[in-house]
Amino acid sequence: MSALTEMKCEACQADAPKVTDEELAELIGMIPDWGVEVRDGIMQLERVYKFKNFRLAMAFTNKLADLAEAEFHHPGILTEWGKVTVTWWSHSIKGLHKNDFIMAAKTDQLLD
Ligand SMILES: C[C@H](O)[C@H](O)[C@H]1CNC2=NC(N)=NC(=O)C2=N1
Repeated sequence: MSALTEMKCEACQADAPKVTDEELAELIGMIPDWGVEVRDGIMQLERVYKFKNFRLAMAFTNKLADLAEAEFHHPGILTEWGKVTVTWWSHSIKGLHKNDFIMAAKTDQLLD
């Protein structure tokens, strides 16, 4: 159980600060299975989860949907046969907030 999984997302205001380079370096180290992507200038966290079939991929997707609704912070999700790609970023600030790292850590916990 990492420190991130014990945290709650804060309401993400449009003027909330993006993570600094130093914060990014520290936080990404806490979620070693996640990578950083930049799309249309927006920094995002991304991980691909593998499953035995589509039904298991969909079951994980539904658990993730429940988590997102509980925290009111939502990911990008691509669900395919045997694979779910999860992408976290904060729409309101067009970048990465600490919320995204909390949600990435909580996403990993869904596998437990
Ligand atoms: C209207 C706005 O989309 C909502 O306030 C919430 C919903 N879920 C969200 N999810 C993410 N990832 N970023 C947001 O900025 C966000 N905002």
